[in-house]
Amino acid sequence: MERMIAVIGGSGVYDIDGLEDARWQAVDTPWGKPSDEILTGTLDGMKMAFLPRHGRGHVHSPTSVPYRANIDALKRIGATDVVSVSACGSFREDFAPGEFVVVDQFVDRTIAREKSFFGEGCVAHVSMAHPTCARLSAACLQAARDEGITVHSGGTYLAMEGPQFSTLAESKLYRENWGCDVIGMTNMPEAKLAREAELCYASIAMVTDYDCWHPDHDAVEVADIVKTLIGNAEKARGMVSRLPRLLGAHKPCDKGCDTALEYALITAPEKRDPALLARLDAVAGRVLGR
Ligand SMILES: CSC[C@H]1O[C@H](OP(=O)(O)O)[C@H](O)[C@@H]1O
Ligand SMILES: Nc1ncnc2[nH]cnc12
Repeated sequence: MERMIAVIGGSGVYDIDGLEDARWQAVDTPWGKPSDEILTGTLDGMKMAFLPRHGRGHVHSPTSVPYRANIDALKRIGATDVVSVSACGSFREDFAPGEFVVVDQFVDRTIAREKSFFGEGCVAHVSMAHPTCARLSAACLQAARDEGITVHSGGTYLAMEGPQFSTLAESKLYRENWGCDVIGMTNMPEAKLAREAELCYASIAMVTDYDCWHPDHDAVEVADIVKTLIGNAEKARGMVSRLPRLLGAHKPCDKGCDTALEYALITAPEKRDPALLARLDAVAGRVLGR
């Protein structure tokens, strides 16, 4: 099966460069419109796609990002590997602004988002024990290192609802009591939906600030974040450009991401809602025989 890397660009990352035959294309989904058109093309012989999470011009808030439409649209156009690049705050002195973290765990504190493609009429339970793809994450780590970026292997990302930044009490709780490493507002439910859609998912968190727990940085300011974001975005583009050669266009995933739904559907076939099944054509077509 030919693979396609899809990059979801977070705050400050609204395009990627170097694609051959690049074009922005509109993709409609049963879950509504994605955040923006999707940029497609090829890089070093590998199919690539890029979707700006907040839309070009940053129009969607973390709560209003159409997460289901984004993941469905990427699956629909043939993506197999989703690389999320996101801005984040750091809970660790040794994860400094300008550095990257290849996230491998999440704590989901979001409360106002649609978190599943499934529900009444077709219930499914996928495993989120290991929410990222170890193969794709390893390639991202290597790509970042090759690019000369200071990058940390592994970390727990606290996904908060936002859009306001944390209170000091929250920041200390997540850091001191829950052992989280970074904080952002968007990787959940994105990672859950990617798993339901049987896509490999890796998350690169680009540190922009120390949140508010740090004695020398007592409040998060967007103006400071934006300064760091510009440098981070350039580094992220360099990292992404190395991925096709590291991953290969035809090497399958050996971590089971592409069979996540194999034993997940629990609703009896005769009780399934045909309208929901129709909406699941791209996401769960493999197991629903569509
Ligand atoms: C601009 S600071 C807050 C904003 O940035 C992050 O977005 P993304 O994860 O898409 O890079 C964070 O989650 C907030 O949405
Ligand atoms: N401190 C922070 N909290 C939540 N999201 C962020 N994105 C960038 N910095 C952040």
